[in-house]
Amino acid sequence: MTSQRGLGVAVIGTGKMGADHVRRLQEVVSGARVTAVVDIEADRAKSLADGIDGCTAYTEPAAALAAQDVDAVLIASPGPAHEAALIEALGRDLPVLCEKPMTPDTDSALRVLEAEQRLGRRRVQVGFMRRYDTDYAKLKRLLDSGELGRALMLHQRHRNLDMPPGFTDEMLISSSVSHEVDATRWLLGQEITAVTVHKPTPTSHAPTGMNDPQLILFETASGALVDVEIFGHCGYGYQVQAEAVCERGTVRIGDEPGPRVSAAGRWGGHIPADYIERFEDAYDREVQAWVDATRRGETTGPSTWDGYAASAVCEAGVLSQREGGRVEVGMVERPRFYE
Ligand SMILES: NC(=O)c1ccc[n+]([C@@H]2O[C@H](COP(=O)([O-])OP(=O)(O)OC[C@H]3O[C@@H](n4cnc5c(N)ncnc54)[C@H](O)[C@@H]3O)[C@@H](O)[C@H]2O)c1
Ligand SMILES: O[C@H]1[C@H](O)[C@@H](O)[C@H](O)[C@@H](O)[C@H]1O
Repeated sequence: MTSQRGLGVAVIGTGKMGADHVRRLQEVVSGARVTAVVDIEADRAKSLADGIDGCTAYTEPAAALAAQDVDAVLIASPGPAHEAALIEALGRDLPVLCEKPMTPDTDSALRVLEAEQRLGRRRVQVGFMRRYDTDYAKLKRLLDSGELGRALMLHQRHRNLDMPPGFTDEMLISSSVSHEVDATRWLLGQEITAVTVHKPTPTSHAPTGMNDPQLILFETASGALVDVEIFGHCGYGYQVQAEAVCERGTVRIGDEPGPRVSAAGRWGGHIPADYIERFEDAYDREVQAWVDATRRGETTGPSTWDGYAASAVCEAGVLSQREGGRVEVGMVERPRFYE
């Protein structure tokens, strides 16, 4: 039961994203407070909990979710740890905001879909935060308005300054391009049916053996074509851009995230360093929307079906990446529960 002090949230995983969400829940979002933090690195969780009144540190997600003061769960551990935390939360009928990817493969995603359907109500929002970004929301509204006609193509660019140690070719798709998969499905309102991955000669700035950048082509159910440039080590900042080419016009977002400054014979803008900076407002709106919906007893936003669909497309992408050629996306029929 939510107390008068707001929704008591357990944050699982207190690394880069988890710590940022803890700050957001404590300082930005209204109607919630962090009552538990969980990390297998005990010191990391403890040092966060020590700075928050009424917050307990745990090393086991199950122990935190059993606590009396936990009403909801935000999962920000690495993707492979999500399934266990999701199943535990669903078993306790707790609302969840789960960072992307919901789970790293379709088998585990299907187990989560089944657990939620067994519970009989939607309880999980998946952290595809671009849906809460102002530019993306404007693009979506414009496409939905019909003013520009049908979308024929979508060009997307996703550039990171660099990637953390251990980041693999596969993760360029399953972790990074999963955002473009969700953005494509959401913006165009249809499924992605096939994926083809191309690999140019890699940049010398990527770790040896890594194929970076890559160019990925999605085909959609209505015959639209979508290209995604994923570049993990572009070396100059964080850039996410999209352009929809429609029958009666084109629309482009992400070119100027900051103000354009003119001074002493030059003009230019600012390129964010990373996603924390570029998508700060989107994360704020995403988490606020989750807290508000949860307090109303509802679950909104990207669903476990969207999480499963993203895994299915990424799985096809990883296969194309490994073996070359075009790979069709295999998906189970959408359960009526998610219509
Ligand atoms: N939406 C976005 O734009 C965005 C951005 C970055 C990361 N993410 C996602 O957020 C999640 C975390 O990413 P990150 O960059 O913060 O990673 P990170 O490595 O910085 O942090 C992960 C933390 O989880 C802890 N951990 C590992 N296994 C655990 C377990 N079983 N239970 C509890 N804690 C565990 C680790 O000790 C670490 O502190 C990933 O799913 C990632 O894909 C999303
Ligand atoms: O986990 C991160 C995160 O999802 C970012 O939003 C994305 O830009 C990165 O490429 C990815 O590695």
